[in-house]
Amino acid sequence: MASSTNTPRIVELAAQISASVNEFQKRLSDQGLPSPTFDEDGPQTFPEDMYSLRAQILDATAELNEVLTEPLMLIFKFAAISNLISLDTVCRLGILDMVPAGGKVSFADVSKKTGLPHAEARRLLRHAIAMRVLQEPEPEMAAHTNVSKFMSLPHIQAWAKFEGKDTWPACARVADAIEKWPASDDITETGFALANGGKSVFEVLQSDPQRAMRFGAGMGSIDHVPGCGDMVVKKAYDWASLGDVYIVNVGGSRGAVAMDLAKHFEKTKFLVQDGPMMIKGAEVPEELKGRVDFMEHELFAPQTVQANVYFFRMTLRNWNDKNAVNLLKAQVPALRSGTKLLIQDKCMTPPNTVPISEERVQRAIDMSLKTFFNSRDRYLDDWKALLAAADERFVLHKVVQVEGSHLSMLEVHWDVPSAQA
Ligand SMILES: C[S@@+](CC[C@H](N)C(=O)[O-])C[C@H]1O[C@@H](n2cnc3c(N)ncnc32)[C@H](O)[C@@H]1O
Repeated sequence: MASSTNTPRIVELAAQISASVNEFQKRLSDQGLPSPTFDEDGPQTFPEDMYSLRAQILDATAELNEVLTEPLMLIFKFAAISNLISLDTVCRLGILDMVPAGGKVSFADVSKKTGLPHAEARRLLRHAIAMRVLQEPEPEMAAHTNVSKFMSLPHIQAWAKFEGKDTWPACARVADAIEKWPASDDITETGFALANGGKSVFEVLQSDPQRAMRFGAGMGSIDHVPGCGDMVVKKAYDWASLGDVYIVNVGGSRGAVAMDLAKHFEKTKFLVQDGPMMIKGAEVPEELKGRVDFMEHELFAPQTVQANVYFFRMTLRNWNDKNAVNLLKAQVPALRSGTKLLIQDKCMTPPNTVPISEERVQRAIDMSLKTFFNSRDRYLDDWKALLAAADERFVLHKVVQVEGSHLSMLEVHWDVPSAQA
């Protein structure tokens, strides 16, 4: 990026960083919040109202770091194939769980407990430590950082295993899949399929419960990606403005989102539809009984339940256009004039319109969709084309994008001339 003044870019960046960091620290101090460190008890999250200031710092520091890195080393940094080795292995071998909270474990103990030769344990630990996963406060002793402490959470360890066992082999075959089927959006023609004997994600999940659980845990980690979690749903749309409504949450999994919304918006009632395996045993807490229900429903089967709103959250992004059109068409039998569809999904931003820290996350997720599903996150024009291809009566009314949310909310109205309604 060129500088607009005669000041060299790196000097300009350093000044920006200094000013923004001072402002950041002042706002933390004003709120009585701790300054970020990698200490075991260092902060793992930051206040939402500091999102854009933090993004400025992340972008400026990344640019300074990367412009000072030689091209080959920058390419190596982004290729980073080796990073997953230690991230995956420390989880698989239970090493993170061997580190006591507030204490330390010796490399010798890790070697004994894992059965690894001392030099192997040391290599693994120091590789992870170089990524701030654990620290070495004194020679050959490992202690937690705030990063390794977060990574110790069972579902984050499960994600690391999913990355190692499922994502990595699939990613390694994506370029092969692109060479073989350059124009394909078929779910059986993916990097994942090439790495799994030609089977699609869904075929593998249906035939292998252990992998289905691992996959679920991997996908669950998305809730921890800033701006992606369940918790942003209630802020992502003016749910209260809907009033007294019945909402069908199509592909609503085990109802976590519907239940959270029902708790906060007392006039709403939800029906969560999903496949039988997903909703089996799902429970509704006493206080929400009668306001949240479950129903087995095949995504592509004609919709049989009439409601005021049909809510799709992160459901369409897993499907190519042909299937996504069929999914939308399947709702038509239940739609009446004025019915709304709320589609909470990614609306891709054009390049350089959001902080690069955010852009990198969205482009990485989009690449995962390619790897597993041969689908993609859609730009606004793609969404409009998809709705038009499904039925011209789907009218995009507005797109709500709240700051800090990775997902947008597309409000679509079923618009029929009154004679046909
Ligand atoms: C990415 S998840 C969506 C998560 C959920 N909407 C949320 O907000 O957390 C996609 C959902 O679609 C469901 N699904 C996929 N294929 C389906 C099918 N053929 N019939 C019914 N549900 C299906 C999955 O079980 C899963 O719960």
